[in-house]
Amino acid sequence: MSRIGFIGTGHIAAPIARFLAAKGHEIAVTERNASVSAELKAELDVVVANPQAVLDASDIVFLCLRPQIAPEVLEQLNFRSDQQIVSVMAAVSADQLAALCAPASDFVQTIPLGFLQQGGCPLAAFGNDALLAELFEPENPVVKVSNEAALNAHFAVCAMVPGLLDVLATGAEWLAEQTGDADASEFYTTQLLSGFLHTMQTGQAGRLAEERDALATDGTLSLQMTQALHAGNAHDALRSALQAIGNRLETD
Ligand SMILES: NC(=O)C1=CN([C@@H]2O[C@H](COP(=O)(O)OP(=O)(O)OC[C@H]3O[C@@H](n4cnc5c(N)ncnc54)[C@H](OP(=O)(O)O)[C@@H]3O)[C@@H](O)[C@H]2O)C=CC1
Ligand SMILES: O=C(O)[C@@H]1CCC=N1
Repeated sequence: MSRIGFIGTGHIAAPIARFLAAKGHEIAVTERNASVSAELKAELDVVVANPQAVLDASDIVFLCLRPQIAPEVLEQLNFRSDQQIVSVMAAVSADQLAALCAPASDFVQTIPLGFLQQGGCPLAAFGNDALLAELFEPENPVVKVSNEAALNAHFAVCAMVPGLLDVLATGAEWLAEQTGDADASEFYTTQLLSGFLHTMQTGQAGRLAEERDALATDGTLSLQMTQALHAGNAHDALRSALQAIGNRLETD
């Protein structure tokens, strides 16, 4: 059991706190966002306190602030050299973290999504990946990355999730226009993709292309779809978006 604190108690901190509380860790969170911290207190009996008090009560500290306010909040706090720091913040570099959290020197940067609470979320990890594995495995597999550029590239791919949800929403809307049943259309579209991905083997290069090729054979509707998306430059748009996000993280 560890004493774990959260600086910034918003959208992503809440499911992480729930997961870790269920594992028996002692959790302290900062008050803002007041409604989220009050919910966590009512539900999990976490300690709610000001940022320095949370820090003082914690051995492991999750930094869950928006990147633009992180410097002004963190530079006012006194970290300890024995604290382990987990940052989930996009666009706050390892060098910035080291300067803002000194004398703490044990860091890991990662990219959770809220469904980690239920398990199955891969956690890209730059830094102390063993700490993340201790906290989140076996439910959530830790994917070690060896440098910050690689971590930033994982951030870009993580942003594909809302990008692809948007594409699926367009497909579901189109289906509803044909059928007149928006709920059934959304159910069909979502279940089709989630069911397919859920049963697909993961972890082997080329597997996605193999699954595509098994469906998109000569004369099929599937091949018509994959070719049309290439012809419409959908893949170029995706690559440009990934590159632009990567560039933004490099220069922020
Ligand atoms: N959302 C997601 O799915 C993911 C987010 N991230 C990263 O997590 C970080 C947080 O994102 P997210 O949770 O979505 O953002 P939120 O805005 O939901 O959370 C940020 C939290 O910080 C609080 N805060 C603001 N100012 C202070 C302060 N001075 N002292 C203490 N707390 C303060 C906010 O409170 P208030 O609302 O009162 O301002 C809020 O609770 C970002 O850096 C993002 O890159 C990473 C992976 C996924
Ligand atoms: O979109 C964002 O900025 C954050 C980082 C990864 C997921 N959400």
